[in-house]
Formats: sequence, structure tokens, C-alpha cells
Amino acid sequence: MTIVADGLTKRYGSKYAIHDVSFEIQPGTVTGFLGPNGAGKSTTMRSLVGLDRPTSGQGFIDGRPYRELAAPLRQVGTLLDAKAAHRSRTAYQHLRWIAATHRLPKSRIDEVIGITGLSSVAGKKVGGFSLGMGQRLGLAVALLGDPHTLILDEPVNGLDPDGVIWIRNLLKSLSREGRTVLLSSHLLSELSLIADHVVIIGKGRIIADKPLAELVDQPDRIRVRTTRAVKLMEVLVGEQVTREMTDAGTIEVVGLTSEEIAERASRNGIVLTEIGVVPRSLEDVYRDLTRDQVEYGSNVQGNG
Ligand SMILES: Nc1ncnc2c1ncn2[C@@H]1O[C@H](COP(=O)(O)OP(=O)(O)OP(=O)(O)O)[C@@H](O)[C@H]1O
Repeated sequence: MTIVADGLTKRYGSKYAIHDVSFEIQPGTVTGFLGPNGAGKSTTMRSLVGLDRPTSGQGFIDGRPYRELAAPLRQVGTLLDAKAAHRSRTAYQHLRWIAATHRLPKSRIDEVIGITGLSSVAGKKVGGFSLGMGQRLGLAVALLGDPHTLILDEPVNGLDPDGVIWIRNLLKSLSREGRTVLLSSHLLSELSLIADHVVIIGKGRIIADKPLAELVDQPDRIRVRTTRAVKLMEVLVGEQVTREMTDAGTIEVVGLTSEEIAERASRNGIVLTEIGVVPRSLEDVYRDLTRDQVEYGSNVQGNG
């Protein structure tokens, strides 16, 4: 019950939207798919389910190309365009119409309406839905066939804080049932709460594919504060040491332990006013990995 991308490549003219993208997404995990704008997340996900035709390479769901699945909705649920519903249909009609294509019972429609919290608006026209309601309806469609595999493009987008917590719990419980969940998101802090595994794409190529814990398990970054930061910078040199003055009195060091830093400072008569380990977040790792991969970045430097 895996999702496999095998050398997926999609070219528009001379430009590669994705280039030789390969990965294997395992059941029982939530995998986050990350990348800057235009990196190729949607193209990859769409290629996996036959909505984009790759120039070369292939996607496999449960060992088969999507088009060969006998009952696709029962095998893989997708949320790839939340606005795909017909605006003049009600949410219930939209679900009933899709359920009919796979001979799914009406009881399942009621179930997914319940799961996605749409009960009070099921009779309303989709055209009047907010982005968040549209996302919930898109998820209801994805869950309709009770599939073992889910491919969701930005499912958290537009949800209110309660909705964000709801989807976090939903996706975690689906993965605990042994299902395979692949989702893209720009919300890194949220993703670090949901995902067990992370795949990062930059400029159409995979640049990381690791368990989240491994990805953020980097050498300790030690933050020290002192009134003599310039002098301390001179003292903290070494072949494997990188150090950066993050503001006037603060230095962040990688490659030395807290003890080594304190010892060098003391030997040189420098008083440290603070010393501690800076935890690495998914956001830090992501920014390091994608620094050169941003296609539509601004030139304005943030403070962080
Ligand atoms: N129909 C198209 N014609 C030409 N180029 C395209 C087309 N669709 C996508 N692209 C290009 O392919 C690249 C990948 O786009 P894609 O939408 O997959 O990125 P993404 O990672 O999903 O971006 P975002 O985070 O902004 O949604 C981009 O450079 C985009 O401009």
C-alpha cells in the first residue's frame, strides 16, 4: 500500500516542472511534502494520479499506475483542487454524485459528512462555501471510498484553528489505522506536528527524504550571550566550527559543546551572561535546505 514516484519528470517546453522525482511513501505514516512556491509539489501529486501526464517516469499506487486501479476512489483519496465541486450543487448532491460512480452506499455519504463536520451545511450550495468549508468538502470526497491511501495538496489551507486541530487528529488517526497519507503544506510548524516523514522538493528535484526526527536531528547549535562578543568570536575558531553573530551580544555556534565554549571564554577572561542549546525546528532545516531553491523569492531579508 505504498505511493511510489519512479523518475517522474514533467517538462513544459524547455523548462522542467519536476525532474527525475523518485520516492516511496510508506503505509502507517503521515508524510509531509514540502517545497517553495513553484517547486513542483502539485505537479508531482497530479502526476501520481494521472491528472498531469509526466514526460517520463511513472507513479504507482499499491503497485499499479493510477489509471489501472479497478476502483480508484476506494484505493486512493485525493484532494488536489478544493474548488472542483459544481457551484450550484449542494454538498450532499456533490457527494452523492461521486458516490454513485463507485456504487458507494448512501450511508457512507452521511458518515463522511459527519467526519468532516459538514452536517449543518450539507444541504447548502457549494458556491456559497468558504475556503475552509470547501476544504472539508474536498476531504469528504477524498474519504468517501474509505481508501487506504490519501494524497492531499494543501489540505490545511483555509481551515480555522479548530479545523487545523481537527485535520491534524484526523490524519494522525488515519495513519495509525495503517493508511498511507501524503500531504503538501506550507505551514511548517503545523506539518512538524502532523508528519512522521518529510520529503522536500526544490526546483523540481528531491532534496531530502527522511523521517522528521532525523531531519531535525542536527548537531547542537549553542547560543551564547556576552558583552564581549567580538572577542569571543575570535576565540571560538576551529576547523569544524561555524559561528555567527546573530545580534550585537549574541553568537550561535555549531561544532563546539557548551563546555568547550565556556572553557575557552573563561581562559580568555570573557564572561558569558547566557549559554544554551538552540533547538532546531523543521523551519530551520527547511530554510537551510531550500535557501538556493527558491524560485519566486523576494530580496527582502527577514529578521529570523
Ligand atoms: N501548465 C503549465 N505550463 C507551464 N508551466 C507550468 C504549468 N504548470 C506548472 N508549471 C510550472 O511548473 C513548476 C512547478 O509547479 P507546481 O504547481 O507543481 O509547483 P508547487 O510546488 O505546487 O507550487 P505552489 O507551492 O506555488 O503551489 C512551476 O515553475 C510552474 O510555473
